[in-house]
Amino acid sequence: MDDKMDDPQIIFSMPKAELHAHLNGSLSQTTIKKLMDLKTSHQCEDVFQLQTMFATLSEDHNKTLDECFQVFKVIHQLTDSEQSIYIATVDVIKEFSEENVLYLELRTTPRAIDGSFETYVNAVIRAIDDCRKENVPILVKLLLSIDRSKGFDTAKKIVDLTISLGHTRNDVVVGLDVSGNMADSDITDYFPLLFKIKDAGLKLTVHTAEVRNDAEAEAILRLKPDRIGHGTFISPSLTGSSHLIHLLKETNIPVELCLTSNKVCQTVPSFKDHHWKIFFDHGIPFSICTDDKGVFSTSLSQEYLIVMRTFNLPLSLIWSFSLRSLDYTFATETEKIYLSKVWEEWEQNNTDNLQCHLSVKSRLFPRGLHRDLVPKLAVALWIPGGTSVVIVLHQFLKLTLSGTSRTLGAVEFYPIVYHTMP
Ligand SMILES: CNc1ncnc2c1ncn2[C@@H]1O[C@H](COP(=O)(O)O)[C@@H](O)[C@H]1O
Repeated sequence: MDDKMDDPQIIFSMPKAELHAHLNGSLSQTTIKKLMDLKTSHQCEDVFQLQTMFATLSEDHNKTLDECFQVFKVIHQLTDSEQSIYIATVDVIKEFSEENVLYLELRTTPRAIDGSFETYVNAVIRAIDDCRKENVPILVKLLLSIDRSKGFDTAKKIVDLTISLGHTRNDVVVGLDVSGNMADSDITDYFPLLFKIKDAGLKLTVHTAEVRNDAEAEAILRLKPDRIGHGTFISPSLTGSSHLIHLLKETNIPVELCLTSNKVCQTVPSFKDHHWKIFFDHGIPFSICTDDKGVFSTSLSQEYLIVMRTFNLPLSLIWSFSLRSLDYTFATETEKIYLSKVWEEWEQNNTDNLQCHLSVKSRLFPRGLHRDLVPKLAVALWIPGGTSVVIVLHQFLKLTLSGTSRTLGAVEFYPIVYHTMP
């Protein structure tokens, strides 16, 4: 591996899309401090324990998912006014932008402010609008979340609000997320509401199999949301059934993968055992995400670095993951085209860094190609030593081998540029 491959600075500078970030879980220590300064001690005693809780979370990885949910309850005491929600949103957007996240799908669970969910959501939207006016270089979309532990009536209000804003502010509000503690409820109770979202033409993503519950995971996959979050126990290596992984493959639903979150919450034993590897091997579409960058002391660049280092992948492959995640965003087609151009510009300016072992300028395989073609053809061209070349039937061959570009008719070569997996 050449040293450029492991350079955190390149991952930091690479354009990235964040598709799974909970607003209140993404608050940095700086923002927490700012929001604590807005409080007086009698307003919120628990808040003063926050710093200790964060320190324990980042130092000691033996936390359960339930303990993480306790942290959110404390953070929520800090974001309980229009002003604090606005500050929190602006800060989170700017922090993602500072690490070259150019597309952000933020999700948040509306809570009543002065008795109104609208007030909460309007503060978030105002912050998004103001960042746009300030030309912060990031496209931000919003998903409203329902917390499945809060019951059907609350969820219904949030769904109605999502549908309403999905009409009036469809430039920002693109859909719904189902999150919260899986242990707290039966997901199928919420299905009538999720169908309403689908019928309204809005996007839907659902936290799925973050803890093991095969029946629920199957029900969600059959519902066919536009994306799912985590999918941890769908993986056979984590005692999920092979039936579920085949169903996921069949549905082709992209999965939002959050490595640090899963490791800290102990739903995966280590990064090496993370289901990223299984999903990648099965050709399941995925996007690398942070989940709660504040609570888990991470960043999107850090998550890409973890994948790169844990699985010994070259930069060109990591870059292709970032590029492909654009396909799974809830942006409009026009926005996706615009974003792809920005990504490709970065690729052109970084060709040296993206050179693979064969010195072949590459993209993993063309977007739009049915990925089922790839494994069959890859086998045919396996090169001992850990690198393989994929041939796909396509318009033209555009192969740059050791600096020479050639067109060879109706065949296109795309090298898979990763080392043999251990
Ligand atoms: C660790 N994995 C997770 N699994 C499930 N739900 C999670 C989560 N991380 C965060 N949330 C959900 O997001 C809320 C915090 O952000 P918002 O107040 O909505 O902005 C949490 O209360 C929880 O409902």
